[in-house]
Amino acid sequence: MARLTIKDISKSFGTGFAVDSVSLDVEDGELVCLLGPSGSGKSTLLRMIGGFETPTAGTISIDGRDVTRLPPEKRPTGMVFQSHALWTHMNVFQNIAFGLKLRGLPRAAIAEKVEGALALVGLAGYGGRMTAQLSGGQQQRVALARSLVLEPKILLLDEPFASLDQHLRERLREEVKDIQTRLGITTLFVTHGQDEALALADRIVVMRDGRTEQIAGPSEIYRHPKTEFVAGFIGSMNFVRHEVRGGRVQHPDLTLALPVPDGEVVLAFRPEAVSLGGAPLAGGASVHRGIDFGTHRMIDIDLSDGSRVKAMVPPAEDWQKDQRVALTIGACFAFRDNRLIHESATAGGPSPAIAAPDGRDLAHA
Ligand SMILES: Nc1ncnc2c1ncn2[C@@H]1O[C@H](COP(=O)(O)OP(=O)(O)OP(=O)(O)O)[C@@H](O)[C@H]1O
Repeated sequence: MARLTIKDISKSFGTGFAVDSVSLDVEDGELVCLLGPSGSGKSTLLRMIGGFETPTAGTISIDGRDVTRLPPEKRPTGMVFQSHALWTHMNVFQNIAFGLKLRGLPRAAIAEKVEGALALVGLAGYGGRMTAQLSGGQQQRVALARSLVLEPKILLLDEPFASLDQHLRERLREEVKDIQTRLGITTLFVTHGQDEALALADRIVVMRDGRTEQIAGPSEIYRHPKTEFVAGFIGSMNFVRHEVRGGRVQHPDLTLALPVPDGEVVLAFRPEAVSLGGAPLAGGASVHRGIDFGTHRMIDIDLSDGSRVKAMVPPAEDWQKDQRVALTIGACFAFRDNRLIHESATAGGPSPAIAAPDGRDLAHA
């Protein structure tokens, strides 16, 4: 059992907070991804959990035991860094065995555990190789084995595959997920790749400027973003900024009932929430271009206010450049000052927004 509890943790390097009052509970066996842009505080948070940074405030507990002030070697955590930092003068076996030797394990037990760890990461038989003879992906596997062999309660991975090419990265993250599930090890994984987070995580912590924007499962984050930032950071999203008056958005191409106080809102809707219909009338929205992705087409549409939105349509729908279109929007979100103030029916529900190029509200016509 390994439960991680982080309470109001902060870290200042003197010039402002790298991590600002973050609280997080990670359940036993859970894989949590810390996701956010560069400089949002992901690595600093992970390093504080591993004991490589001292928090300015707050506490970190593992299974109820306060570890906030313990050095890394006294914590039940194992960390894998972006640069794997293997020892080049040692072979693979020696790299993985190093920590076990420090713990004073007998030779036979060390050999057994190292072989087990190598098999776990798919490198059985590689013990005698020097690390320089390995590919980048193999070196990261050795780094992972070196952490796992110490049987940490919590595995901390700081962008471990960032330096690898896309194909290898995808393969390794699947392997990590398999190993993590098999061992049932509580894991925190830092990434700035949304695909990586969506593919791996039981829950995602979206970070921005040292704070958490939203903590939720991948589909919840995708389907119900709580802030404009999260909406824009995960997946593809259209944003249209416009005034609301008397409970309606008075956009020339998007007429939409929106029961919120008057003022400017940011409307957000995903390309897959847009469907297109023909519009014989002049003016309004028109097709800029379409790209065929085989499984679907992505159509760029110019709205009459100069903004551009994307619609994902079936491959059979072939819209021509400059063709006039009417947009029907399914699930959509309204944000004000980054906060969600209204969420429409989800996909499959009634369409809240139906627009015609002349501004007629087809939903209420
Ligand atoms: N040792 C340090 N001294 C001073 N400032 C630091 C130090 N480490 C991190 N910072 C600052 O803290 C903030 C958060 O950095 P951190 O590395 O945690 O972000 P990150 O989200 O992991 O970014 P990246 O994805 O680029 O690794 C940044 O503004 C960074 O410049």
